[in-house]
Amino acid sequence: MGIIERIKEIEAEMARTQKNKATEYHLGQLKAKIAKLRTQLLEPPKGSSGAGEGFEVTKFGDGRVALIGFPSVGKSTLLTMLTGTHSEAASYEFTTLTCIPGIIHYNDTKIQLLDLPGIIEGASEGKGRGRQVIAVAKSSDLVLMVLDASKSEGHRQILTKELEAVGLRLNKRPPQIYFKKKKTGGISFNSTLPLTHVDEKLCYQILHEYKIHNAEVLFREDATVDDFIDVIEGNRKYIKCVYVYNKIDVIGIDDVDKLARQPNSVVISCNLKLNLDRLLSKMWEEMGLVRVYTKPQGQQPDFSDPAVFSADRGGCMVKDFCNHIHRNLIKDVKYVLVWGTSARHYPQHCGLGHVLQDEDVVQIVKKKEKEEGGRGRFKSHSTAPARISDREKKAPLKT
Ligand SMILES: Nc1nc2c(ncn2[C@@H]2O[C@H](COP(=O)(O)OP(=O)(O)OP(=O)(O)O)[C@@H](O)[C@H]2O)c(=O)[nH]1
Ligand SMILES: [K+]
Ligand SMILES: [Mg+2]
Repeated sequence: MGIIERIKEIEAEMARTQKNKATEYHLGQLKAKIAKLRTQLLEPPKGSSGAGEGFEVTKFGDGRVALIGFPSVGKSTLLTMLTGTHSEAASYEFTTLTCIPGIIHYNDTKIQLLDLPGIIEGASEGKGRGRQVIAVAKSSDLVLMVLDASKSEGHRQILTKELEAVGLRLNKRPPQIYFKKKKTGGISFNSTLPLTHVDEKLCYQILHEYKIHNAEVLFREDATVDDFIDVIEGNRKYIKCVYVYNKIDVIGIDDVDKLARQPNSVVISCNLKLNLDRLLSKMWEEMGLVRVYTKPQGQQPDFSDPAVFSADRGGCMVKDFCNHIHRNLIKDVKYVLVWGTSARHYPQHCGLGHVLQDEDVVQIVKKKEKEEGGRGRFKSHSTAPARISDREKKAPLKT
């Protein structure tokens, strides 16, 4: 029997089993079995590179966004509108068969937008180009789930299920469960709060299913069995998702209003060019990019050319910024001067561990190099970057 058939069989057994206290352990075990099989399913076939032909697109720019959706919801139309790169659009399904990259220029950053083939129910099991599409989604910083506003609300759930089946977790943070495999010592199980979804016995059974007999487990939140399995599997990808309802030109205003009020959702019409600005600003907000400008001594920074970091990929400390400029720079840095929202006063003298925020300006002071304006730290005020005063109005300094 193939892996997919075995998954189907276990799913059928789960559907047959009544949910109650007595069956809870058995159901938990079945969930773990399915998770293990799904992980097997994800392993690329022997001898293949994994990506698949037409899907090996090199990362470019400051972040990557993937367009995921059913066929003919308007993904390609949207890529063409936002990036100017033409991607074939037509009224028939599966017009797009490969991954088409474009670039969005926004707030002085470059964001790679990827158009992809439509995916269908069963994609996670390999139907259509589902696997390749999902692999690209996993490599992205943000998913734009494109939906047809005139079609059933159920599409959003079906797609979410497909993505979850392959280990993607949309708009969720990793469960607060500490888990560490050990060589000896058995299983130590603890929690910092009362647990209402799982108990020690259930967790033991799941660990047993994974043939784990020595481990330390600490629940720091009231997590579920599914959360625990996610932590054991360890290969889940937590990714942000914005739900984009396209084609609002063909539905009534009341329906548009309803969709627009859902969390993480933006309603648009490519045909009428409606609300595309809102989509871009939502995308920007969710990506959490941090732009940092270099201020050469005695000069204004180049505000069109920031160094860009991602808050989700670990944010930006002064040391990351220095490494970004030059790999060997860090050993020569005495301290840096920082203007912007992360600074308590202008300019603030900061060390390598200082965490920078979006639109901060940094001047590096090297060892054996005099700081601008002589020795007095406040003298450098006179050459504060021009845009800082504008920023202060927008985002007042923290005290
Ligand atoms: N009414 C309406 N139609 C639209 C809108 N945006 C796109 N379409 C139409 O929807 C159809 C499908 O558009 P595509 O851009 O090819 O859709 P896709 O999601 O890329 O489709 P596949 O590549 O086949 O998965 C085309 O006929 C478009 O003209 C819109 O805002 N309103
Ligand atoms: K199409
Ligand atoms: Mg397309």
